[in-house]
Amino acid sequence: MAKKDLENKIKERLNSLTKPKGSLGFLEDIALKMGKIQGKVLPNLPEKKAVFVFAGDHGVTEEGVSAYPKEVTAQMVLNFLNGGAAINVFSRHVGSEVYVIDAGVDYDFPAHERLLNKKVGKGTKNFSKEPAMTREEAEKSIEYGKEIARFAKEKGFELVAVGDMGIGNTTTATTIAIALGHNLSELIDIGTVITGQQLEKKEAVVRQAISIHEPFMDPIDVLSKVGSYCLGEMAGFILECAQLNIPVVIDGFPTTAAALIAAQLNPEVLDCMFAGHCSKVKGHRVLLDALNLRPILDLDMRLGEGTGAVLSFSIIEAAIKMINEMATFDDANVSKGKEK
Ligand SMILES: Cc1cc2ncn([C@H]3O[C@H](COP(=O)(O)O)[C@@H](O)[C@H]3O)c2cc1C
Ligand SMILES: O=C(O)c1cccnc1
Repeated sequence: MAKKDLENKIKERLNSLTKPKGSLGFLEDIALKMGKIQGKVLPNLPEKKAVFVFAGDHGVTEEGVSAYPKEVTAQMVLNFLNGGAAINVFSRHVGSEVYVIDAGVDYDFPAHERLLNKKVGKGTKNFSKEPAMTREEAEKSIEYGKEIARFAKEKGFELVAVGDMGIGNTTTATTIAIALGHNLSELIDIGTVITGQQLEKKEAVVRQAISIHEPFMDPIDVLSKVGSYCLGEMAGFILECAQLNIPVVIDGFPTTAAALIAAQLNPEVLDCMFAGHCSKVKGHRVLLDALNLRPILDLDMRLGEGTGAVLSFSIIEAAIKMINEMATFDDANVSKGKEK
């Protein structure tokens, strides 16, 4: 069926259900988008769901841009594998599996069935002084992310979320967004939680990084100069999920910076993407607006890990159930109004 015909048929179905036209608001848009991704008027309820948490270290943390030491990245990876983090709790709540990707943590992890080894290097370089990585490494990180998407397809996942874990992520995400054309003043924020003095430092580090690396040639240039292995892998993952038609839900500020890179490389990724939530980080809404994505939830969260994304799974599923299970006016013998 042609795309436009499918869209019309889905809208017809939504309008035939026993409710005033459009009364389920954004849920109707979600059902429409899911139908378009799956190529069906009545989208299937995803049976297998997973969150992929991309972990990596950032050399820029040596500048003191985060309230926490970089060791927390590896420690949290172990916490994910032991099932004790917020992302584990919320994933259990919505019936999602959790995979952790070592994209570039400065630690040697023991093998674990939920840990996927895609280490490009043991942490990036400090981008306020030199490029975070080589162009080859940036390309490799994108390719590794694509491999994770293909793994997700092989495993049969029908709905996936992207999560982040890396002390320094909000600094890297901010710098990437500026390198891609955004303003520092609309983005800079406290990250996890930092003091006023640290915030000034963070801002100075971001400014310094931009000034030494300008001009930026293309998104891969941005990734190599001021990015990270984990954000590169997230971008590759998003790109390939779109190719494979797997609906992918982004999370907070860092994952959205990765989505920005993916969308600049291929704008069609947006057709396959949902924004799980709007985080408390100031610049998150700015980036979501730039991507023209409406967040499903807005709960003042600022954690990352994929927490907002997996919680939104239940709303996405409610939208799918709605279009599949609600009675039509004709079926239920309910009188239609005169709305056009
Ligand atoms: C215990 C702990 C658990 C986390 N889980 C996610 N993050 C979040 O905080 C980090 C980014 O914040 P910043 O840029 O300020 O360093 C990322 O790792 C992100 O996933 C955590 C942070 C901490 C401390
Ligand atoms: O927006 C997020 O997801 C976020 C905010 C602070 C720290 N880590 C992640």
